[in-house]
Amino acid sequence: MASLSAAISHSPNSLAHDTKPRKNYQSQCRSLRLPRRSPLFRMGFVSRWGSRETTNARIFTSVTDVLLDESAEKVQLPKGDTWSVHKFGGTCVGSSERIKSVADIILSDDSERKLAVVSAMSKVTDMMYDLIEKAQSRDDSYVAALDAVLEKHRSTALDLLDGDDLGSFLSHLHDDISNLKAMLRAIYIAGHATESFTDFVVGHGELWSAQMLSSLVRKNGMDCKWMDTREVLIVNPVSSNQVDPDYLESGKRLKKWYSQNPSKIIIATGFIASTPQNIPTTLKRDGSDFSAAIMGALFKARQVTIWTDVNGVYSADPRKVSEAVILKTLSYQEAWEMSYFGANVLHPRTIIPVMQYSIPIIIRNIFDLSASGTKICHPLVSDKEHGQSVESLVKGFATIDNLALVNVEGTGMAGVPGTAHAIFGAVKDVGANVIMISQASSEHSVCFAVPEKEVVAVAKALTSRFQQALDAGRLSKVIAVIPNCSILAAVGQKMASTPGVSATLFNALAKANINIRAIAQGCSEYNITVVLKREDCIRALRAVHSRFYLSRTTIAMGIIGPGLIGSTLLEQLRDQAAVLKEEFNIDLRVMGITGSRTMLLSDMGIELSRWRELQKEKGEAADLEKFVQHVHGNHFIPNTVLVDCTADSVVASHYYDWLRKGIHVITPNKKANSGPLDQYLELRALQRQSYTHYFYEATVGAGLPIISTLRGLLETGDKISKIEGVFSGTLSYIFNSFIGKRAFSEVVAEAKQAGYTEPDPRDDLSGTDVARKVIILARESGLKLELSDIPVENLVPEPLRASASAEEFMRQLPQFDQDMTKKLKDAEDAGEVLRFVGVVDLVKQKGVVQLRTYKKDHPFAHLSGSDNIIAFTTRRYGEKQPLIVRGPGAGAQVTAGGIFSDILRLASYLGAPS
Ligand SMILES: NC(=O)C1=CN([C@@H]2O[C@H](COP(=O)(O)OP(=O)(O)OC[C@H]3O[C@@H](n4cnc5c(N)ncnc54)[C@H](O)[C@@H]3O)[C@@H](O)[C@H]2O)C=CC1
Ligand SMILES: N[C@@H](CC=O)C(=O)O
Ligand code: NA
Repeated sequence: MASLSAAISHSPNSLAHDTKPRKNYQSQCRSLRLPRRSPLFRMGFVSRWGSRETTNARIFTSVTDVLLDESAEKVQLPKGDTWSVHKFGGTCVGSSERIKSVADIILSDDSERKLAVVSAMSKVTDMMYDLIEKAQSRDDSYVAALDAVLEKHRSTALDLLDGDDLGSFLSHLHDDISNLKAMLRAIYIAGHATESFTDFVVGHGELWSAQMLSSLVRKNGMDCKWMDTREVLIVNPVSSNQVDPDYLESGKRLKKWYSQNPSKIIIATGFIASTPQNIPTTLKRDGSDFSAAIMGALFKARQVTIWTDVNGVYSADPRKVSEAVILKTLSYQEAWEMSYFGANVLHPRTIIPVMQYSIPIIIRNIFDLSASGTKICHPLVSDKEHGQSVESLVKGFATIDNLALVNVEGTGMAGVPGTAHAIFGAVKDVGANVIMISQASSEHSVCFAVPEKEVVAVAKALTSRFQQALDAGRLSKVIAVIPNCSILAAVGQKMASTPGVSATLFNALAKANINIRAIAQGCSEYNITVVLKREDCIRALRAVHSRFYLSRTTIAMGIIGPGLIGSTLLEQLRDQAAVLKEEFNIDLRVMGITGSRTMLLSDMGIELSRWRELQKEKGEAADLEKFVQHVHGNHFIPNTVLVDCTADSVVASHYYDWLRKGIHVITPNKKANSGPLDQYLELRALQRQSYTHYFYEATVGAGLPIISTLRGLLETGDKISKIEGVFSGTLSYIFNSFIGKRAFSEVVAEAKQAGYTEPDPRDDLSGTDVARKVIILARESGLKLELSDIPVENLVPEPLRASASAEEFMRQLPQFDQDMTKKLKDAEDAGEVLRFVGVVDLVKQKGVVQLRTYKKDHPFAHLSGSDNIIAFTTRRYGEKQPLIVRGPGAGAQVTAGGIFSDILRLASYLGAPS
């Protein structure tokens, strides 16, 4: 074989067939005192002394003559489907150990024929560029740097090879290095390296790794040849970072090469190629993948496997979405859409050569051979069948940051041909890249996204281009720039043409409270693009990803106040989580628990069976702001709910802000709804305007369906005249149990012990708790009342109202037992019972809370334990037959159950199946 570039690199193959260097070349070498075979003369460096074209042409013509002799035409390559092509990047051949694994992979592929494309060992390409850089800038250290390159390959070869193979490789390596030394010296003198010079120097990394690997495969007893792809792969440069393969010419050369090197295993150099004039060049960015794809196409291989360090193509950037999954298959179009958006897939260029012949590309992890990777191919027939779920039509999501939207708006645009031309002409003039365009059919505005760094120039160009239209008032809003934007794209073949996909996407964004600035969907049907504010981008990505990939209703929860109710809720969540996930697809994850002193945060969800232990081990100082930021902003789940299980009005004062941020709020805490009226009204108005939910069923009657019953009546048009009831579990228990056998204070202690009371039982005995419930129901029914508008009978003995603490109060209460015993006796004497009731009178528009007496046959007289009873008198449920809800209205289990059912209501609002 007589390839020039192979001769330069002194490969074992090429040496055997080397042509004699031409006389002219030898004499040039002598006159410059360079090694006889110095590639400098072949690379155009001599153009400084003569014409580069002529020198190159002279040298290369002889090679071409040999390559393209007649017989090449007659050679047939073995049948395509017998070939399996592999590509191993720099990290795959980064050390002798890794090169051994690569050899094992090649050997274990049971295809009849195999071609492996290899990159330079990791870091070598950079080392080679650095050599050039150093030599050009006359930095002497290039000599030491070249020694490091030599040493890296020498020691790797010593590890891998022995005998003649080792001797031969090392001798050629030393020759190459001395040639490179001479070239670099010349570059040093000239202070300049041409592009082809650079490409030639840099390409050595691939030559050496291909030679070592092929020797290693041979050492395993297999027939194997290495291929310098510069002899075969012919490309035409189209721009500084792009080349077009010449398939016809490359095919001819491949046949010729193969006729001279028939082998069942070929190790080919990636990245490097030649121009039609046989000048060494490279395939530029992602060159080795491209080499493998071109080789696959030239051989019409049965598949091309790209070995890398990830398990395949992810459904979204796993650094942003920790639950991103590896996609099993992607169509060619989907793969290039994903790669455009920065997903670590293949360069779109790589896909085209193999797509023409329907050759599948498989992306696999060299470090995890058990993972089957991602297969990129034409959509499988089964995928095309009907009945696919909307979810499966979206393959992945990608984002682009640092964009700005430009909006050109005005009346003078509609129906005026040439407006778009003028706009984008101006953009082109400043060399900006338009990433997405959207124009509504009214034609009054065009908006487009450009990289943020280009937007100032774009705006300036547009202003000057449209100055006249602006002055004349034909463009009204002129050029508005919206900075700090990002693009979120959903990719999936056919998704855009399937009803429901975009609705699902936009719904997920709406539910995560994300505002969309612009939308574009090409009729290619592979991609739906939305422009959002940059700060929303990751949350949006997670929202849509989880909508399509996670359970439809994955909810991140933050529990505030793990006291009696909060901790009982955590137990119930622990016991029910698996059933909810399995049967209802509801995935509830407690990402944080905070008390007033300590908080526990988790990135994936707290293990609820040992949250107390974890809190002791990993708890940190409570900080509500940090807590909320963590639960809402710091993870992959789009829906956030904060469950306030405190009785704290400070915590309640944050609801407005949380709802505004799109955080759902669920609470048994009555403080927000019974606090200042204006704040309540603002809170409810905000909640009604947004997709954010605020549920508080447990604030009245604990788990009993009081709020929901009232809502049902109101929303279906019933007219309520009165709501009357025993609203306090504590006071119900007290008056149901205080029947003369035990002292009043003893019964109060029992209620506290049973978990019915407020954290401070005086809130119950004072009637405040009932008043709060009355206010909540009154406001829910439309009355605009303040807590102070409700007259309340206070059962806390006057001297104890100012006691320092709840404990102090409980200690002193027995001193006042007599007062209550007297009230009880008076009632009994009259054949009545004592009941502490609340009333909302919607006719008189007022409320009242008091201790009343009821006849022993009244429904309120037949309560037991912590029963609440609430009677709704309405137009449909008249005075004599009110709608009655009755049952335990306090206690840990029923209250936590009420909160839990609000959480499930939220899940169903978010789309959980019923
Ligand atoms: N006990 C019951 O039967 C019912 C209670 N509720 C309501 O449930 C809520 C909780 O009641 P319990 O669990 O009985 O009270 P609790 O006193 O046992 O628990 C409240 C917890 O909140 C914590 N806390 C207080 N302020 C906090 C703050 N700023 N940040 C973080 N944590 C804070 C406390 O340290 C405590 O752990 C109250 O609002 C109560 O009105 C509602 C219906 C029934
Ligand atoms: N302390 C309250 C608890 C429920 O709101 C009561 O006793 O009803
Ligand atoms: Na309730």
